[in-house]
Amino acid sequence: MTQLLISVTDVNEAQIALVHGADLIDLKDPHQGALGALPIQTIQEVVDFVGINRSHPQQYTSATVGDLPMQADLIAQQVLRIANTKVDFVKIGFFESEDYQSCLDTLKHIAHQGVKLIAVLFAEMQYPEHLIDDIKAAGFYGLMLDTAQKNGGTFMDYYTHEQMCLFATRVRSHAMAFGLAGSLNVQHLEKVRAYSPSYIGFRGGVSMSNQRKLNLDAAKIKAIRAAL
Ligand SMILES: O=C[C@H](O)COP(=O)(O)O
Repeated sequence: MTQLLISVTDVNEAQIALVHGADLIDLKDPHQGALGALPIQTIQEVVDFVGINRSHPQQYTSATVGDLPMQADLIAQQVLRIANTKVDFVKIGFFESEDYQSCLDTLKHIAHQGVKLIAVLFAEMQYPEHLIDDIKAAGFYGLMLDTAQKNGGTFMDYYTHEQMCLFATRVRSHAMAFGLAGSLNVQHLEKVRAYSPSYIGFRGGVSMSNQRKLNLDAAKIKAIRAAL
């Protein structure tokens, strides 16, 4: 079954997401960008809260490192700080860069220590042909396709159906968890599920007035959960 990721900003929102059946409680500050990082203390509070209050063992947490440039030391330092909270997955945005390999070489060591890393690629950006293979080779647990601009456009505005099928097949052929997100709402579900993602992520589409910086709207999460 396709899992449901809901991005939350604090314990109150984590509780709403848990109660309405989110499988992945994703920690993110929408005020700080596409993958805005929350303060470590907030991440810790939510990780502890989910640990105690999850209704089944398959409810997990993830947290983002923030919208960081592809600088190996900077990203590695932030990944380790976040991993210390015992969050289940650490999400790293792959912003455009001439050199992804130095980051991947550094992150490989962290992945080998048992930290589960998720690479977030952005639909608006162009990547080298072999990047997905390189991410797998660096030991990443998963890969997700999201959007950077958060202007209502989805990956379907940037990828043709054929390109998406190829992308999805490539990620799945590496047995990585495959996530899709980016200004999605309940009306996109049927099309998005055609690519067989492991999970689908939402923030704006489950927020008041569909504004990702506003509070979560429980009724919208419920509708998506029911549809999934
Ligand atoms: O990880 C998922 C994102 O938080 C999705 O955010 P969005 O639905 O506002 O694009």
